[in-house]
Amino acid sequence: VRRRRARPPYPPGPPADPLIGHIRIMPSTDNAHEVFHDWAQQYGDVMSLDVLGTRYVILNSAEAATDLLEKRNSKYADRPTFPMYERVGWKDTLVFLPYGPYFRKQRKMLQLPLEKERVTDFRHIEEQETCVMLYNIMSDPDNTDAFVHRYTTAVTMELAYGHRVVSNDDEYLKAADMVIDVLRSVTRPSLLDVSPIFEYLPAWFPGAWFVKCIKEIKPVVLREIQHPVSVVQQELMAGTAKPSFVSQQLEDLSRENGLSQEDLYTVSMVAHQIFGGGSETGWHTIMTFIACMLTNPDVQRKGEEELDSVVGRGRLPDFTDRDSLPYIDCIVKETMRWQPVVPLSVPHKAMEDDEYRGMHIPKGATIIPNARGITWDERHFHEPRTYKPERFLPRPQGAGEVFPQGAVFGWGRRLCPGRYLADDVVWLAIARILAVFDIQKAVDADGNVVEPHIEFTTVLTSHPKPFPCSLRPRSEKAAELVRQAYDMHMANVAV
Ligand code: HEM
Repeated sequence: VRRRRARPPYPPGPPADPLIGHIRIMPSTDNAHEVFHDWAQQYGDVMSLDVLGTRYVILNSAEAATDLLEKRNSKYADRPTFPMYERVGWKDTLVFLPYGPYFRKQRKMLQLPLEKERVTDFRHIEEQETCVMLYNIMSDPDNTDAFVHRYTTAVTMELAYGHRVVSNDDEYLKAADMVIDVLRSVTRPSLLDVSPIFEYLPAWFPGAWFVKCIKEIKPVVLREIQHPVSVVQQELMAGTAKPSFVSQQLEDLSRENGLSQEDLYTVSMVAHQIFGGGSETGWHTIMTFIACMLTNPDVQRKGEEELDSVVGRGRLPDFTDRDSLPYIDCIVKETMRWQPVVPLSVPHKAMEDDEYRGMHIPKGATIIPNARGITWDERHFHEPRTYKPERFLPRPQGAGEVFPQGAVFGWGRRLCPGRYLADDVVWLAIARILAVFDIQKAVDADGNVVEPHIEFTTVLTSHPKPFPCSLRPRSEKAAELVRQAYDMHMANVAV
């Protein structure tokens, strides 16, 4: 008699409560990566939790993440549902779309202009906007955080809609702030995670905070998605549209089959993802870099020395210098490794039952790659908690460690389509900030040095909490270069 083979066990995990599973010990987003990393020492690099009937599989090693999300990518290309994000208007944005034809349509539309060879077309935007960022920081260093945010937002807005940000009061910048506020306000557990039926609760019902939130926020989010595209449509009709992702798509679609409402909607969603995917991530990475320079002055000196010897002090570095600046490249990589901007990556979902290392991964399981755990894995990184760009230099100058691309940018069919653009945006900002500024500890009114404590706050993405810091031009020549570059940029805007 053939006996049915018993189903292998789920991946192990900490003890659970009856019925409710692990809900009481599920860590908060701020420290989940640390907790998962600790649990992995006990339960192994593939472990699982059960929260109200949903199985969460946590991947704590690059090997497990690559084996499942990369090598078996057709089984793990889906996303779990994100009830609140979907209800407030982001249902059809690429990052949250379930795997299927509509996902593939959006992905193709976005991926093409962001290919490695094509992102070089946007370098003039990054070169102009870094000049604005440097000038603004020089004029008002206390607002560095806001100016870095302006830089990454301005690049994505120009690329997506051809919109040039020309002031700190810019309408599109304000919209970007609003989107971040919405994201923060809705990123918390809600009854909608248990069942969609709770959407129909009255707003006064205890715990039903989300009902009012959805009603108020959704029209605002949808307006922010659709309005910039309507502007481009009007500009196209008037013949004043600047080259951009949206103008190109609208022209191509109109030429091919005539532009349908559905096309227009899709273009709006994809364009919104350029800003949604690119603005916050770049901003957080550059701010993390500044924090790291503050706490690692030796690295800062080494970076400056490389820039001075290769570029000199008579001009700003640009993309033509990149191949000759290996240490700056290592600083970019180490910043992304030391504090990956998306520390728990974006979850994937198992599309069918699977078996891995004798463990059962059920269809529908939410797969969480612990990106920060992976980039701090002692088996791959010597002293992983130490910020050490040399680790990526080839031997014998460095340790020849390999950049954890998966943990930083994702895996398989959901791998970040904006990674080449991100690399350009972040690299140029880092090279130019290092060339121009001395990043030093702040001094208080009594002349005492203020020791910085670098901490992060995480809402899907990680941003350093405000830290005291002093950014001053390295020399009068550096300040002059920034003023000249800025004046040239402003002259272009006026044309
Ligand atoms: C330092 C900058 C960036 C980092 C660290 C980053 C990281 C990530 C990560 C970890 C994912 C999830 C991948 C996965 O699920 O396996 C992702 C997805 C995504 N990123 Fe990025 N990203 C960055 C910049 C950008 C830029 C510049 C854009 C667009 C212009 C962008 C657009 C997207 C989109 C649309 C997705 C969703 C892809 C999908 O679900 O298929 N990202 N990114």
